[in-house]
Amino acid sequence: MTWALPTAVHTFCSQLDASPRQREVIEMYAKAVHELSMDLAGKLAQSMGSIRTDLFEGWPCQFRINKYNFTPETVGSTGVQIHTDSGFLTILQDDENVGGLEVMDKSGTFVVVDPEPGTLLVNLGDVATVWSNGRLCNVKHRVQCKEATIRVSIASFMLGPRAEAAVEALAELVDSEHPRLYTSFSYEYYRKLRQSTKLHAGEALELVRVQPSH
Ligand SMILES: O=C(O)CCC(=O)C(=O)O
Ligand SMILES: [Fe+2]
Repeated sequence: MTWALPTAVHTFCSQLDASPRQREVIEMYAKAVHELSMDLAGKLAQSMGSIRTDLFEGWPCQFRINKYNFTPETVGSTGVQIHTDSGFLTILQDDENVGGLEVMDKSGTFVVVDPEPGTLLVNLGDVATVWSNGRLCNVKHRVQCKEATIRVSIASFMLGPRAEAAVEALAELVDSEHPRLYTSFSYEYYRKLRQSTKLHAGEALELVRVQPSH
């Protein structure tokens, strides 16, 4: 589940039974997207006042192709239930022809994300909310079935710190006016917490919130 990039791609290709050429293309794609997510994460950290360059070193990633076999019977239903991504940052390459992705805005309204050929969509997950001490929003989203066809998306997830390392707020973002909002925990702990509680839309963050002292 939480692999370093080469292992992630290797496992993925084995599951796909990819040819050597397909493997090569997937490896190149995954590497480029992984570099992009590292670059974006670094810029986010910089914008939050951190000067450290090693913050995201070795963070595991996950690579997934989602294939939806939409049929006349599934039109109007939900392809992927409302959720937030559990990790830090996701780069999504959506189907260029088939829509369906919807993201929730601050008022709780779903906003349709139309396919936009040649673009990538970046969203932030629960780890980003903890890491930024509540400043960055873990966006809720879902996929609706709009037409009876195959829909494909490629998601590259930058998850969180490896193994037992702590998911916790960036030191620069914690002070007396901005007390730490969440306890520190490992990404694996949080992933299992989401799974066992079936809280997939960011609600599990409430379970790791620092309790106010009375
Ligand atoms: O297929 C999509 O457009 C979104 C998929 C997604 O949200 C996910 O894989 O986490
Ligand atoms: Fe997602």
